[in-house]
Amino acid sequence: MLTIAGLSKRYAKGDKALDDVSLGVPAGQVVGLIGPSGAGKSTLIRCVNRLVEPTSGSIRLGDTEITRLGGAGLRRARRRMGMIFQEYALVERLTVMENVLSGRLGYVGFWRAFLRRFPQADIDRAFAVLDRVGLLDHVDKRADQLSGGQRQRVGIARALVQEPDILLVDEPTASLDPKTSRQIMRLIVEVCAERQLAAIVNIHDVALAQMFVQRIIGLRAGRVVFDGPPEALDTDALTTIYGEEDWSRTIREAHDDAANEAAAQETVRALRAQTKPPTVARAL
Ligand SMILES: Nc1ncnc2c1ncn2[C@@H]1O[C@H](COP(=O)(O)OP(=O)(O)OP(=O)(O)O)[C@@H](O)[C@H]1O
Repeated sequence: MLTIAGLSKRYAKGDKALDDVSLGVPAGQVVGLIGPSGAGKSTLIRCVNRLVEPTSGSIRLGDTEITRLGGAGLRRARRRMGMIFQEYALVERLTVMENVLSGRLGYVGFWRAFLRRFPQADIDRAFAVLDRVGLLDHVDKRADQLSGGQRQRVGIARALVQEPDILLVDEPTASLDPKTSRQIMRLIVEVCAERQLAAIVNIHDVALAQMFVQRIIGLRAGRVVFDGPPEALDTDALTTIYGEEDWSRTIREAHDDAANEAAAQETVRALRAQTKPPTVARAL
């Protein structure tokens, strides 16, 4: 469970990027974070793992107050947070297996990692997650020989091999075509349900978010202006988040797309049945 309370961030010379953000993400829930450019989505995700230092507020992961940690404590806490990036952040000349094993670096000592002597248990873990993301046939390929979708699967496997409590996902599909984007979102939602992982997914594509996530949080100018299930994200709510624009076409397109995506909808329905939807639906 991630609990954020009264989180604010003011960059040295900038405006407030986050303004009194409070939210909780229970285990197994995938939250889609949407909002216009500059709303503070990346800042929020980066505050959780302290890549960006919050100005004030509290971030708790389970019983651990993340904002108070330093040095070894922060490194230990970061093991529990899997990051997935838009540009995958793989080491291109290393193999799929080596990239995935880099997710265990927080657990093994420096020299062991340097000499690439990972414990057998880590190698077994890596095989298991590569099997889950459908890349067992590619373990020895170099990362630069993979397609975009395969690279993102490596990124997901690397995050999973950490055995995290939460996934922090920054624009996972921004570099992918629509079909691959849906496959990647489906995979993220499925693995979170299977492993009871909380996840925050920073996502530009509102239709894609509506199709897959159980809860959507809308940020505008650093404040939470919407927090509810995808069904509650109507034209008014979208206007509140993005400003005065005609969002009806966007919503209709999302529904048309969903109609063609029977498999995706089935997955989402099954996951919703497993996971209690958020009870609060508010368009502020
Ligand atoms: N390192 C920084 N120094 C100063 N200001 C920053 C820095 N990073 C972000 N900002 C500012 O903080 C605000 C929020 O930025 P952030 O990148 O979190 O938004 P975002 O919602 O992720 O935007 P986008 O969708 O365009 O990536 C913006 O006004 C931005 O200019």
